[in-house]
Formats: sequence, C-alpha cells, structure tokens
Amino acid sequence: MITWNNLDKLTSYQELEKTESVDLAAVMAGENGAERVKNYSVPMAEGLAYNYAAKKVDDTVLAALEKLAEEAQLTEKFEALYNGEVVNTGEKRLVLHHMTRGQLGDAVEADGVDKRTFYVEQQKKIAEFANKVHAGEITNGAGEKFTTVVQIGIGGSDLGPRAMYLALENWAKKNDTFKMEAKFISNVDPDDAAAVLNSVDVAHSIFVLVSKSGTTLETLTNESFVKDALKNAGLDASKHMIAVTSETSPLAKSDDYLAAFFMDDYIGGRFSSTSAVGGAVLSLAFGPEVFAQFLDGAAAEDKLSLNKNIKENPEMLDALIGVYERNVLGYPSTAVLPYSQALSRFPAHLQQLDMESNGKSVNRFGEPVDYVTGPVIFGEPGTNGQHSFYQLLHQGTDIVPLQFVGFKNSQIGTDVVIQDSTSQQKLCANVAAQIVAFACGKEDENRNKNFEGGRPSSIIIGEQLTPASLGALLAHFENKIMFQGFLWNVNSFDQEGVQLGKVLAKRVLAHETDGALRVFSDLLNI
Ligand SMILES: O=P(O)(O)OC[C@H]1O[C@H](O)[C@H](O)[C@@H](O)[C@@H]1O
Repeated sequence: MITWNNLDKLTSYQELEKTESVDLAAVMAGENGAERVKNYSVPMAEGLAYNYAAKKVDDTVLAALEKLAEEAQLTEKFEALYNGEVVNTGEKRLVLHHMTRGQLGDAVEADGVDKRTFYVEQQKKIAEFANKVHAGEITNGAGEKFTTVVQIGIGGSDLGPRAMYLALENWAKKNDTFKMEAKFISNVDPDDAAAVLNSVDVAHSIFVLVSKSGTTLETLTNESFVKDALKNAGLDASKHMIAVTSETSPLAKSDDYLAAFFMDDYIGGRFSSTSAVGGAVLSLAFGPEVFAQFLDGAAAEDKLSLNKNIKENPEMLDALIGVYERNVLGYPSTAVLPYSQALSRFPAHLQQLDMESNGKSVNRFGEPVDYVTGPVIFGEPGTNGQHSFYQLLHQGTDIVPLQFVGFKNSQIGTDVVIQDSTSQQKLCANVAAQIVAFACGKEDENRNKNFEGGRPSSIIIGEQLTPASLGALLAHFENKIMFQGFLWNVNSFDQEGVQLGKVLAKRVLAHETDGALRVFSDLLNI
C-alpha cells in the first residue's frame, strides 16, 4: 500500500531535522578528507560516478536519509509510476517517459495499445525516415538532399533536444556520425525565426515542427513564419516540414506535413527528450544509431534508480541530499556547473526540468504545503562561470549548493600544452580546485579575502561526454527530480503555473484589457 504523505508528517523527516549538521570544512580538510572523497562515490551507468564527498552529510545524516527514503516509499512510488499508475494527479495522466527507453516493469496498456510498443514503433519510423533523408531518398521538391534540420518548438519541445544536440555535435563530427546541422527556433520574438532563417539554406532545410499539444502560440506563430519564408522562396512548405506531436493534437489531423511522428500525453514536455520530440531532430542530425545509444544510456541509469539502497542509487541519494539541503539546511537555490562547453545549454534544460516540475506550493491533492519545495536552478559551464558569478557563490550571504559535472577527456581531442598541462587538464584542475575551495575555504585576516568554506557541492565525473553517458546524465536528473517530487508530495508532472500569463497575453492581443494591464499594453505599443 502506498501512502502519499506530506514531508513534514514523516517521522523520519522529523528525525532528520534533529541530526547535527556536518562541519564540511573540518571533514574535508581533516585527516579523513582524502578517504571521504574515495568512499563517498556511487557508480552510475556508462562510466559516470556521483561523488558527494563535499556534501554536508556523514554516516548519521545518511542513515536518516535512508530511513526517509523508506518511509516516503520512494522505490514503491517509482514502481507505481512505471507500472502505469495515474501519478500525474492534476491532469489525471500516467507518467511513461521511462518507457521511451526501456521497460522497467509491467506492460502498460493505455488508449487501447501497449505503450512500449507504441514508443518503439515511433522510434523505428523516425529511424527509417532519417535514413531515407540521409540516403537522399526523401528530398526537397527539386529532388535534392536536405542539408540542415531546423526544429520549431518551445519549452520541453526545445530545451532538451537543443541541449542534447549541442552536447553531441562535436562528438558526432569527431566520430563520423554527423549527418546534418541542426538549428532551433523557439521564441515568438520575430528576430529569432528571422535570424535562424537568414542563417540557413531554406531550400535544403527540413523543418521539424514540435508541439505535444499542437496549440502553443509561439510554435504555431513560428510555423507560419517559416511557411511564409518557404512560400516567398517559391517552395512547397509541405515538402519541407514534418511534425512531432500527440495523436490527439490539432497538428495530427493536418495533411500539411511530409511525415508526422507521435508522442502522447503520458510524456511531460520537459521529460520528452527521449521520445519522438528528441528522436526526430537527433536522428536526423546524427543518425538513428546515435539516438539509440543515447536511449541505452538513459535506460541503464533508470535501472540504477530502482535500487532500494541509497548508496547504490545515485538519483535517490542526490534527491535526498537536495531535500535535506533545501528543507533542513534552508538553502534556496542550486547551481548546475558543467565543466564541459558541450553542456552549455544543459543548465537551461535543467531549469525547466526542475523548476517546472517541483516549483509547487500545493501537494498532489491540491492542499497547501507548510514547507519549501523546489529550489531556484541556474548555471553556466565552467570555467566561464568562475569569471562571472562565482564571487557570490564563494563569499555571498546565501549558501548555494553546487552540482558540478566533469569529464576526463574532451570530445574533439585537439589540445595544446602550455606550461606543462593541456587545456583539458586545466579544465579538470579547476573543477577539483573549486570543490575544495568551496568546501574548505581559507582563512585570512583581511575579511575581504576570507573564505568561510562549508559550501557544499557534488560532482558527476565521467570519462567522456558520449551519446550513452549523456543519456545516463539526463536520466539521472529526471529521476532525481521525480524522487524529490515524491518527497515533497507534489505532482511533478503538471505546470498550471504557466497558464495565467498565457491567458492575459491573449487578452492583451484581443484588446480586452483595463487597469494596469491596459497601461502596460499601451506602454509596449500593442
Ligand atoms: O510541446 P508543446 O505542447 O508546444 O508545449 C511546449 C511547452 O509549453 C508549455 O507552456 C509548458 O510550460 C511546457 O511544459 C511545454 O513544454
């Protein structure tokens, strides 16, 4: 029997609140610091490891977190989710994104079909389509090969696929699997679509219109923008555009597209990178085999998330430590800091994934909760961030937990040796140095130069950012956020908070405004 209780009603949470907080600077700088770095590490899939040595935890806190995981029934709730229970209570939907990359439990039938079969079928259709485009069997109206793919979508239909594309672009070029360049149009700002269209050869571009609902204002506007550009160039839009949507959306009914591929309502937009939403653009850009490797990496990480032992379940452990930091230690935000330029848009994707999922003030039954939930997420790749906002992270009045990611090897492999070290070594030296600087600090008589330390971080370390390790990394965060939603007893799979602004914007455009909204509309010349 699963019981969905608020966090503050759990005995184990009350026990956790009573644990003594760990003096991070002392434990990291102390004689057992080195051992701690070796031991506080959980293997992940695809050669990654989650290292939490620089978190404010010790055996006592970990034991309390283990009890919390049990009492909150995290494993049982995950089981219920992948076995097809209606975990998205707000929208009364199943939550099946794990099934796009594997089957963790029972077969799930919905809408009269086996869902795993449905997702695999879509992947196969995308693979066949992409192979034909690459082979020149599917061409533009003039019988010429497409050279560029342009995705049109926003939110979950943009951020994940864009971040994944950028993460693998150079890897694919290096490994001879790069098929075509991808570009992305998301913003309703006309300068976004115009700039992208100016940068591509429209006659040889295939456009992927991605919208789960098929009703998103920005995406439909940008579809018209692109169709206009195609028409102006004397091209037949229906020979240049494919759609990715749900079978029930208005787009699914249209004959305007060269092909259509489907996801469904059981995959939240922000969890859709492993569905057709990511599948179409990534298979076109890099080939279906690369997309399959990405899915395999995610599936392998999902399996680790099943483990009841928190020291063997990196996602559950990361989630529990995050809740401890947020609710017991009171930290308001988390910075995502990948030491990898390829992950430049990964923090932006995690912003949506985390903040849209767990930025809630009511529990899954619609009742207000008496504790804080999801933190503010932000980030930039290192070392760039070091020269920007790390000042506040080191010496500011808020303590911000940090999530580092680092790889031993670069993707392209071109490097230079300056002063006895490569750029890659300099990159990795910096992340190691930052972890210790944040944790241990450094005393100085000059208060302005003093570093208090005690600033917690964790790091995911990998050999190299590849399709498979990227899949594992993505699944790590998806599952971490899911477990945190279980702990906070919120529904991580709806996003009612984005609706009000949309409704008001429509009113502005229809000139149905008064009061403050009217004046702002006038000021903006609408
Ligand atoms: O894929 P779509 O239906 O066009 O939705 C695109 C995005 O817009 C919405 O406003 C939601 O906030 C996002 O969760 C969603 O990913």
